[in-house]
Amino acid sequence: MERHEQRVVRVPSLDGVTRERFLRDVYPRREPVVLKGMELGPCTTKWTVDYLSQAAGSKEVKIHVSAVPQMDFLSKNFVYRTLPFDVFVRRAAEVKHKDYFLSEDEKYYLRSVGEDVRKDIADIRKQFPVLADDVQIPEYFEKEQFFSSVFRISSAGLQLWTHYDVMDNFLIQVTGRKRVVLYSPRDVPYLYLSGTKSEVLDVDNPDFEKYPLFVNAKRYQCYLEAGDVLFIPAMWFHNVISEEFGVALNVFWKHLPAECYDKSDTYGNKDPIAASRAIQILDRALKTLEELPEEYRDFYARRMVLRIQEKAFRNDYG
Ligand SMILES: O=C(O)CCC(=O)C(=O)O
Ligand SMILES: [Fe+2]
Repeated sequence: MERHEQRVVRVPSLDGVTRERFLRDVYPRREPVVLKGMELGPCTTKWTVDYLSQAAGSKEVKIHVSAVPQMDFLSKNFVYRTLPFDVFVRRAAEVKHKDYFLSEDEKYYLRSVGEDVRKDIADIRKQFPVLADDVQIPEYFEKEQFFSSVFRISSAGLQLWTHYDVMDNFLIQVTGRKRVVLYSPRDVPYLYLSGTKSEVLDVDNPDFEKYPLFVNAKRYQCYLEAGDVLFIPAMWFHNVISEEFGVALNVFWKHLPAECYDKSDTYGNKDPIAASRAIQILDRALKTLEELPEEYRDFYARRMVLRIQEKAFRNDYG
């Protein structure tokens, strides 16, 4: 079925957007936008495989290794391995490997983390200071809003599952081409979430038997070329295929006041404190409903849904 073709929305591109224009015309709309022609510093020309390997050296990095292009968090068809950074970059850039973990055409993905994954936040200035000097991060937010800067390096063909993050995000594509498919937070009922990830792994050829409501999800899409920056607002779902070997850096920043976020979150994907508390309370309410026989439970559950819709849904979403 080609049901998706009718519902693809191209993410708009804007060229040479200044900080002032971004904050006035783009940011308040809370929709993804591709920013072209941004001043990113020498990284866009300097970051070859040779240069990266030599500049970052043999610092150990933990990577995802997958025998197939589409990583599956449900069946866990990938493994975590550790490699020296320079070895990893060379492997990620090649298609067939002489040395490998799973298969000669395995794919690699790095999502950089802090020194202590549980306590420290990824910050390229701390983990890769030499490379950080090559990048000029567009500072379209206040310094205090900064949360993390995450290095993302991917083999050609690798696909990262659809997920949301809770911070606002600039995905800076330094080298290599990527396809990004996005879904609005309002389409969450159609995405079959497991935590922050969608169980619909194959967004191009979804299993409609298993995921019938997915047909309603409006697909936004863009291609990122080297030098493009994608603004991904908090809670917007994104699915990324690296069409070529590529190096990206993404910057997460806080949209809400700092105290709204979970202090133990090092990845930028734990729900805001009030949201997780509300979900906990809902779980307690559901437990309480179990005290009733089905006929009554169903009736009161429907009333609760109506109340949530009336009281908490925004009315400009349609
Ligand atoms: O480009 C990628 O590899 C994934 C990007 C992503 O998930 C993010 O920036 O939050
Ligand atoms: Fe993400």
